[in-house]
Amino acid sequence: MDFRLTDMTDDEIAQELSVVEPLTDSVRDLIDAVIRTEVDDDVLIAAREQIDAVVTSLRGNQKPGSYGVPFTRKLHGMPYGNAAVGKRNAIAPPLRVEHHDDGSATSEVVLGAAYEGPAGLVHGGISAMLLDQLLGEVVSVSQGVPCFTGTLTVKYLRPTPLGPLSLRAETTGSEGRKFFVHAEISDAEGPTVTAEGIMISPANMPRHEELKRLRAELAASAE
Ligand SMILES: CCCCCCCC/C=C\CCCCCCCC(=O)SCCNC(=O)CCNC(=O)[C@H](O)C(C)(C)COP(=O)(O)OP(=O)(O)OC[C@H]1O[C@@H](n2cnc3c(N)ncnc32)[C@H](O)[C@@H]1OP(=O)(O)O
Repeated sequence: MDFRLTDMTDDEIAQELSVVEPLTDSVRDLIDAVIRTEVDDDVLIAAREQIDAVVTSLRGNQKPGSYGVPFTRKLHGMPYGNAAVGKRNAIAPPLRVEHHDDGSATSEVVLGAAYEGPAGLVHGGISAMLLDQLLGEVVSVSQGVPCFTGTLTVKYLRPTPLGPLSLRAETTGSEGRKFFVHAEISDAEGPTVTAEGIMISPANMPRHEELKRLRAELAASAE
């Protein structure tokens, strides 16, 4: 993982997000509008010209490559381009993960037309991506070490409807650098998809104790 540090303060991060998150929401709204619009062709053509003009203006100053995952001096990660939770990524479903004291993680999400697979139902790849993200986060945050997905097994119990859904994940066991994690997606009637993950803290990553030392060093150097 790239431990590129940013010197941004909490206030600066909050200020940036107060501008960027509504922009991402507007682009998400644009994606939904393009999918479902039934306006005439001339309106579509005019819309495309307006969108192209916006793209040209944003290209005025661009970061090279992908966004990456900068870390603050408190080792708070900023994965703003992430495909599942990136705060600058309008393709990412509006997923916000909550971590709980018992080590579990949950999320409430509403999936609209942009996440469709079979008619009116969530695309299976989207379900797998959401569960993968939750599995990765629940283990990385509760264990305090970054973990990658080694093996992801997804079981589709019944079709998942578009609309409001709940997600939950928890670590069920560990063996050395391997963590076993369970997660599920539920609609109002109960679970629709379950996933089992073997998440691995890679050999070349800092271990928990090293991370604690790194955090303390960074906190001291920030004072
Ligand atoms: C700054 C600190 C912050 C801390 C807190 C952070 C909070 C942050 C919040 C959030 C974080 C993240 C959220 C992400 C969520 C999304 C997750 C993804 O999409 S991840 C991308 C997709 N996955 C890959 O691209 C992996 C590609 N594969 C690899 O990189 C390696 O193959 C890896 C890491 C999986 C294993 O590499 P090795 O070199 O460490 O493994 P070896 O030493 O060979 O094996 C260790 C043990 O693991 C087993 N193992 C190895 N590969 C396995 C596999 N693929 N499946 C199952 N077991 C495997 C082995 O059999 C071995 O087990 P035995 O110790 O012998 O019992």
